[in-house]
Amino acid sequence: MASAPSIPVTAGLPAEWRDFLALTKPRVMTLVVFTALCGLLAAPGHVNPVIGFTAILCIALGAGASGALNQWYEAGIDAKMKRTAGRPLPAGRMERESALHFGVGLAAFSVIAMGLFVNLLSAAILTVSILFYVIVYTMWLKPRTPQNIVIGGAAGAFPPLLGWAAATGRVELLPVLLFALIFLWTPPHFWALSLFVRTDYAAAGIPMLPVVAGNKATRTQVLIYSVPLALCAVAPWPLGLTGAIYGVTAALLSAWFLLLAARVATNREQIQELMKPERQLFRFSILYLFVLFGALVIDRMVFA
Ligand code: HEM
Ligand SMILES: CC(C)=CCC/C(C)=C/CC/C(C)=C/COP(=O)(O)OP(=O)(O)O
Repeated sequence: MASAPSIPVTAGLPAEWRDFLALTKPRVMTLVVFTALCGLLAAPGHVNPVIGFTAILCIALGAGASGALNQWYEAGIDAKMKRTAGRPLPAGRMERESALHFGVGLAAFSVIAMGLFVNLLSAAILTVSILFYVIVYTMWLKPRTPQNIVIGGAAGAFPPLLGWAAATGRVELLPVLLFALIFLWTPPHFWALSLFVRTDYAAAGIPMLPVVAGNKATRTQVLIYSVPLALCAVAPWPLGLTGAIYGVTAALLSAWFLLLAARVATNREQIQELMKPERQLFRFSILYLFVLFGALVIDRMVFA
């Protein structure tokens, strides 16, 4: 395993609560929490609202903890990228030790609370998600291979499985398909972004696909992953796991996703500022998951 990158000099100022909040990557967390909540609400049976709330809180805290540990480890890399240089550690607003203690404390608290107040299965899955993001993705794969997000991205696919396991104590076919869906969604989501922020990753020495394989190969990969993504998104409908509300929404959204991915694949623009299809696909990828998971919950409530 690689040693932690060099530590930026801190100004020694006391960190504010806002800096601790920034460590948790709150904007990314909104979609993590939403997909977890949808997994919980789509599960069969009735969930005690107090247990449901505790489960979602633990997932949010666990995801926040892994974001903090990611930033603790990557302080040196974040300092080299425009997009991340303003984060609390590279900007010198927080000591690295504080981020480590905050991340470890929050991770332990979230897993223990999940085990005590929800169930052991969801506590085990939460532990795997945190370790996957921090150790497998951040420490192991990200600095080594351009396939980092394909395997490492599985960390972000656990939330619906977590929500379902919290509600039922079981893992079944539908949440496994939802896991696969986010797993296949992550490469187009991230590679679209990495195309228009490529110089940042090159500067930080991270082997992201556009840096290693070039724009053309990355654009092709975006389209390649979008095809099984679309199939996986629609699959719950013909399998009889959802009704037409979800099925038709998934088909329409996925068709639009494929169209945007095809525009990315055929784009020849090399200037990052002018990469419109890539920006469109990245923005749409986020809307796609929000609407798809929203439709799933409505569908399961209507057809329950
Ligand atoms: C390894 C997998 C992933 C990578 C490498 C990745 C990377 C990124 C990056 C670099 C950004 C740019 C914004 C920022 O600096 O925070 C971003 C934005 C975002 N990501 Fe991902 N992402 C991944 C997986 C996910 C997953 C699984 C989710 C949720 C289910 C997600 C949700 C979001 C959201 C909501 C934003 C927009 C945040 C904003 O408004 O700035 N991402 N992602
Ligand atoms: C416990 C649990 C449910 C965990 C979920 C983990 C999670 C939030 C996964 C999403 C993956 C993510 C934000 C990657 C960011 O990539 P990066 O870290 O390479 O981005 P950066 O360059 O912005 O640091």
